[in-house]
Amino acid sequence: MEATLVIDARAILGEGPSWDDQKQLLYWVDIEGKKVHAYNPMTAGNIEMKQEQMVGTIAPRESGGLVMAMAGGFYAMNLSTENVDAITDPESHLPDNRFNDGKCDPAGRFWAGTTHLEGLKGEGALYCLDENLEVTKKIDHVSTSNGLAWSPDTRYMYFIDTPTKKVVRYDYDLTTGDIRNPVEVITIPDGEGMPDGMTSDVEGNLWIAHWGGSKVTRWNPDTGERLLEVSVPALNVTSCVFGGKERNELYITTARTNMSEEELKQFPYAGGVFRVKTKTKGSRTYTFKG
Ligand SMILES: O=C(O)[C@H](O)[C@@H](O)[C@H](O)[C@H](O)CO
Ligand SMILES: [Zn+2]
Repeated sequence: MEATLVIDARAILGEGPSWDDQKQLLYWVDIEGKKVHAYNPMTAGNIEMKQEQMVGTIAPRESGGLVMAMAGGFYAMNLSTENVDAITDPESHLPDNRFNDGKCDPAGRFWAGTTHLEGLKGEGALYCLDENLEVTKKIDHVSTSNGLAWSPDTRYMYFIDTPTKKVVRYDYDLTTGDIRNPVEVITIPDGEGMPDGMTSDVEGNLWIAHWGGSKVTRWNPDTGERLLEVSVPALNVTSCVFGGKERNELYITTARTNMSEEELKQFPYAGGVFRVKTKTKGSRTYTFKG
């Protein structure tokens, strides 16, 4: 399978895609370009909303607008005015960290994790913002907090800390948001880049973006077996989400940062958003209840 270009955005660090089922819109961010994007596949129009700081990820909010994880903590955006209001910052004492990837869980909590700006290992953490706008630290000593997904039966949460090259499964409690019993279920082999963002499908399989690996791969987390590969014409593939009316279109974000002249020649559309039709339906993007 091969993904094709849908937005020639040349983002520095495209990331954090989510699908708004009601509006049939794709939201995504450019972390280093400090932008939130909204793409309408019906019109092929892509709107950019410039921010004052790096924005790691965003998610649609049930009450309207977006919840955001930026360099300086959690924020909310009103989409009609584009006003951004601070919610809280669990790492106000750690100025060398920024928020990276995140996502809402099936109960409508917003999970997002941090990474050190210079890449120091183990300096970040994974946090959860609940519907009362209270934050809990869920996993400590994280290096590059990245992909998150939940199994369709909500029994498990999956998490990627990129440098480990592993997907770790946690028993997940839908009612309380507690996670326990980490088990390593997937390892990305050497020479295929690093696991970055991920999403899940209705069969419970995981779709993982390969930073430095030019692809997205689909895995069965129960057996650790690889099922499929989607090649992407960009070196650094950062994340993916299912969208479209049937939710059988995988939208894939990529980055342009960290590439040589040679690599840019090979992948001229790096930093674009790509798409591929899939045989399986994807899980939906959960919205924030807070
Ligand atoms: O896309 C992201 O989530 C990060 O912000 C990136 O910087 C990469 O994941 C990281 O560099 C890979 O090693
Ligand atoms: Zn990422």
